[in-house]
Amino acid sequence: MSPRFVVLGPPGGGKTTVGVLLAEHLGVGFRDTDDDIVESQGKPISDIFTTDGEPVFRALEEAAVAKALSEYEGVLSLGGGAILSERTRELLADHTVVFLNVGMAEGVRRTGLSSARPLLAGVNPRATYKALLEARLPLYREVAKIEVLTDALTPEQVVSTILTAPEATNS
Ligand SMILES: Nc1ncnc2c1ncn2[C@@H]1O[C@H](COP(=O)(O)OP(=O)(O)OP(=O)(O)O)[C@@H](O)[C@H]1O
Ligand SMILES: O=C(O)C1=C[C@@H](O)[C@@H](O)[C@H](O)C1
Ligand SMILES: [Mg+2]
Repeated sequence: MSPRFVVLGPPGGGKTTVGVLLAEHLGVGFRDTDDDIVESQGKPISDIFTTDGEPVFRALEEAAVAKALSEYEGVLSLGGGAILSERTRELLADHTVVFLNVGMAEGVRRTGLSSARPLLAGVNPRATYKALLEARLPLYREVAKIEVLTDALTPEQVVSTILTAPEATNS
């Protein structure tokens, strides 16, 4: 039992938008490990960051990802920073992982300055976003079977790019 696709990438890559659309195309469900954490903790992720701290959030995230990977059969989206966990990267080796990439300018435009994204709520969200992309790019690429640069594509075009990728044939 395995998710059909595991979708990951930076904030604004389109994990939710494309993930939901991809699931609709396949006639399966969509699940997001961020939502699993919010549900199990009974508070928003921004509250977990401010009250408990990022390390607590990352531990909750690692457990939520392992659980979802072991039991879910639809399209699964991970939080943007889930890839920072070595254990998660090891688990992802066995899955059809789609990396939704986005350049800095478009990523910043898509995420805006929303305080719902605690890591981007600081004084210089642009610089934070750039640093985050640079640090995570090799980690996303380490696990991805399919990479789509989404900047100039509509969500529908991203979905058809995924579904026509040779790596998607057994998914
Ligand atoms: N390919 C695309 N073209 C244009 N706009 C897009 C595309 N993908 C996503 N968007 C828009 O960008 C915004 C962020 O997308 P979305 O919430 O799906 O990203 P995400 O990767 O799930 O982000 P987060 O990590 O914060 O959950 C939304 O307003 C969405 O409509
Ligand atoms: O990029 C990140 O590190 C994060 C992305 C979101 O999906 C959430 O998991 C949380 O806000 C942290
Ligand atoms: Mg999302």
